[in-house]
Amino acid sequence: MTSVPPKIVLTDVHKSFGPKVVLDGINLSVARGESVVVIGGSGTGKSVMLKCILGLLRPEHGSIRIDGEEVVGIRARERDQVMRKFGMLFQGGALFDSLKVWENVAFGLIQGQRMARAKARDIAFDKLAQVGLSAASGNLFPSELSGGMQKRVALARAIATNPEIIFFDEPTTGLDPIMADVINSLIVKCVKDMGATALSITHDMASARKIADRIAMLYKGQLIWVGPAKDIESSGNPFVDQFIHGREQGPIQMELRA
Ligand SMILES: Nc1ncnc2c1ncn2[C@@H]1O[C@H](COP(=O)(O)OP(=O)(O)OP(=O)(O)O)[C@@H](O)[C@H]1O
Repeated sequence: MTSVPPKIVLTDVHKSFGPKVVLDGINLSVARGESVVVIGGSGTGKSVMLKCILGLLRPEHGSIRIDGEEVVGIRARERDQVMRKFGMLFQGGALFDSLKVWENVAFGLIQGQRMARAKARDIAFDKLAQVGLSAASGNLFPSELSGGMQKRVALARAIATNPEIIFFDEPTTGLDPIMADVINSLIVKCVKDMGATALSITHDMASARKIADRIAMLYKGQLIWVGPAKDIESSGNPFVDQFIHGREQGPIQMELRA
């Protein structure tokens, strides 16, 4: 019997910029259908980790496997195939101002998959409905929507191609706590409905608790704690404790002042 490999596996991933070591031996395995959230302070390397998985940065050392397939150093054409499995919700939404809302959602279908415009438009309106946006808002431009509605559009775009893996980069940044909770609930619903695997990065602990099956904390280039989201309050790790309670005092203090 052949066992199914985890969806994403990082093994001993190292990434530096000149003398600055950002990732110093990252090990993480994300199972199919699992939602893992990486937390950590500003500048700890969360985005660098995500960019390594997306192939936007190349680690100097280590392995990244998607569905058991090594992706570090693969050729552009193979990388394109892997990228088809991914959906991405960027920090700040990153919508195209010059395109209508539905065109933003359909972008990956039309440009990436060469789907006929009419078919892509139907899918875009379906996805907008899934995230609670009316057909009327599909015909507006992003600048005509509130921040919360723009996040919904970004979520609709991230799920438009029914990706197997979705990356969420600070999905609740800039939202009030209630709208953030609405977006978190939508993320959980969309990910579970699609059976997708999710990997998110955030500083927002309310978001992490809500969307994560497991949480991993990045500190000084390493994942210093990985465990079920429900266990984070009792991690017994003083770094984790300080971070999740937002305390000024604690072992991370020296780093903040460095
Ligand atoms: N292309 C690059 N060249 C040089 N240094 C970089 C590059 N990208 C990131 N860094 C450095 O790597 C470190 C980690 O950055 P990263 O953006 O991953 O942090 P982060 O944890 O995502 O922070 P935040 O939560 O503030 O977004 C920072 O010190 C940053 O300056």
